[in-house]
Amino acid sequence: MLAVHFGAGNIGRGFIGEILHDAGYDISFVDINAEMVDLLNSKKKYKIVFADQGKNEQFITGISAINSKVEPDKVIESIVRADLVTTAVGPDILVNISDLLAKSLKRRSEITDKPLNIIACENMIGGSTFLKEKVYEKLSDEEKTLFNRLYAFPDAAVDRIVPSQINDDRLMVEVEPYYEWVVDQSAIKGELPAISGIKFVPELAPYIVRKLFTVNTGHAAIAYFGYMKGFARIDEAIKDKEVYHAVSGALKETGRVIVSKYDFDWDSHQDYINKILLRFKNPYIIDSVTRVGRSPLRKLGKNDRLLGPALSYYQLFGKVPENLSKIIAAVLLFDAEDDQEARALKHLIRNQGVEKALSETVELEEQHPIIQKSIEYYKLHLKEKEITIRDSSKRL
Ligand SMILES: NC(=O)C1=CN([C@@H]2O[C@H](COP(=O)(O)OP(=O)(O)OC[C@H]3O[C@@H](n4cnc5c(N)ncnc54)[C@H](O)[C@@H]3O)[C@@H](O)[C@H]2O)C=CC1
Ligand SMILES: O=P(O)(O)OC[C@H]1O[C@](O)(CO)[C@@H](O)[C@@H]1O
Repeated sequence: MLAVHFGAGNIGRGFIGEILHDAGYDISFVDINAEMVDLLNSKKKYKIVFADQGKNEQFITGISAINSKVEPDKVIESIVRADLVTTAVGPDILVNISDLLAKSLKRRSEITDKPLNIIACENMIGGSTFLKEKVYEKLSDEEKTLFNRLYAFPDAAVDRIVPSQINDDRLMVEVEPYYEWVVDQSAIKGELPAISGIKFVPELAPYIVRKLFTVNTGHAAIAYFGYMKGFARIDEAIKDKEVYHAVSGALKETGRVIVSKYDFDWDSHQDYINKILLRFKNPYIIDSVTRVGRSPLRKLGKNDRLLGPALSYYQLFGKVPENLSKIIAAVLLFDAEDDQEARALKHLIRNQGVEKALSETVELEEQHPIIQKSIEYYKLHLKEKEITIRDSSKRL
């Protein structure tokens, strides 16, 4: 069996690669990183190390890689033969792969009638559906009908923390042992893939919403609050009382939304939150606040991990969530130099003023109570930051 996987990065090698390998698939990675592609092709295997006391290792074999910039025809040829296509490239990159995917699927339909599932494994709600929309923009009506018969884009939720990798072995990936990969079974075409590491469910929404608004909200909260308070690493930031308080407060707010919308009870959801807080504290994972906070404009999206639950909270309970607003305010102070979106956000705030910048980014009017509350916290954060800087310069 062959799986074609777009994105040989942290999640691609450190999560999807492991699960597909264990299910007996050969994996053809597709990437634009020439160094990574060459290394995968020359070594033909890579190592996963599990970040816990045991530091167990596993080798992933049966792999090859294609540079889609250099050899797009090879990608097409692989997708023609594939039994499964997956992606872990990042939500903003899905659009970039849609053209080659559309060409590959068109070519495949000329050769075989075998159905194919394409699963986007990204931190977003409806990732595969979004990819399908981008692919379908390239099709005629006739091709759309054909694709509807042959291909499916089941949505998925993926959960495993794979931090920034600083290893001499460039292919090695250190990952947390925990994982959860949930796929919408109702959208699968053909036989259900025999992959024991995937949990197929009849309805994905509760899983992706619970995961995005707990794991990702919590992680983002530590990253932005931690960055604001001068921490470089997630494990250091979460030890700070104020950061922990804001994060656990935010997860109580998202928890109220999740429990009201879906069939989870409060106690079991609290257990889920506690397990996630323990995962964030894993001392064997060294992760930077800038990686977890990367792409702040995307993370301020209306359906994403901060505004998504904040808006639902406001709609459901008629109140502004204090902790989520504090975190949104902290995002506005995330000015990591290496992050293109952080630079764009800073530029926006400087040119338009913070209220307009936030309201335009999140597509809500400036008078919206969530905007007003977040700006209130932004001003408070700014004051506290000034005091910290003044105090630390006194110490120097
Ligand atoms: N790292 C983590 O802990 C988790 C990440 N995710 C999600 O997984 C996705 C990938 O994240 P990471 O693996 O951390 O990022 P990453 O940056 O390590 O990997 C992304 C890979 O995609 C490749 N890429 C970029 N453009 C491409 C293109 N046009 N065609 C093919 N490959 C291309 C990059 O070269 C890179 O190797 C994101 O959506 C992220 O939100 C989800 C859960 C956890
Ligand atoms: O990948 P994103 O959407 O930028 O989010 C950052 C991080 O969120 C997590 O999935 C979980 O909190 C990370 O490990 C991940 O890379």
